Amino acid sequence: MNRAEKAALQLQAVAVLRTLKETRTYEELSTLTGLPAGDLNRYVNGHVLPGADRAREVVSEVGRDALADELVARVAFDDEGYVDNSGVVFDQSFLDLVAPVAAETFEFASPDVVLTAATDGITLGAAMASFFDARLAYAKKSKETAVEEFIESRQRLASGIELTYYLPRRAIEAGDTVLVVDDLIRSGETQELLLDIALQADADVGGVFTLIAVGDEGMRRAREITDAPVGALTTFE
Ligand SMILES: O=P(O)(O)OC[C@H]1O[C@H](OP(=O)(O)OP(=O)(O)O)[C@H](O)[C@@H]1O
Repeated sequence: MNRAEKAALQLQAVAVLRTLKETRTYEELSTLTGLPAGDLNRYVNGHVLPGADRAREVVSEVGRDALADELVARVAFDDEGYVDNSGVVFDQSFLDLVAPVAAETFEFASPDVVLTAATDGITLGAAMASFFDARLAYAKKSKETAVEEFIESRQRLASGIELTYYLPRRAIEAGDTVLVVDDLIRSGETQELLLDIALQADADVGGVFTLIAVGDEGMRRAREITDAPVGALTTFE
């Protein structure tokens, strides 16, 4: 880890601690993290930065559990099992915290491009792309006007409806490493289409990440297509 990466990790840990502190006392934060309350106070107030090992622990362990809990609290299911996750995908600051936690938790290859599906994947995609200093690409269900060449991926869904995603061809170059992300994986149909787009572009898949997996069908489907790490921040049954 070079000095800039270390500094970035330390600042991410401080961002996680500040978010956790919003709803907790220092004593409670100390119990949650196992770190002395006095140290936490100095980190949160910006007087001292946590060391690299402590920072990594905060981001990957404490951060992961805390963000997963926060995610559960912000997601609502209706009577038919559909998910309202607007409390998450509309909150860019929250997603900016998720990105380093996801990167620390799963061994994704560092991407050139973060690929997602419009619409709800875009804010998470932007957070992940910003974290990795990568480009963002999002496939849409319609063709962008004035773009001449697209990669298309089409699939007949279990419901019988055909779904097609289009990505401007220039968004991914052959040989790029692509991290596929989305807010939600349920059936895995969307991920399958995104992974197909990455393959058509002759890109290497560096991982698949979702905030929420509903059941395991979609995650299993993604794992059948790629050997890269496939991870979810939270899984609902
Ligand atoms: O695993 P799957 O069964 O494919 O479901 C997951 C997809 O469903 C939602 O998108 P949706 O198609 O509702 O489009 P939206 O983002 O525009 O709401 C979600 O954002 C994922 O992209």
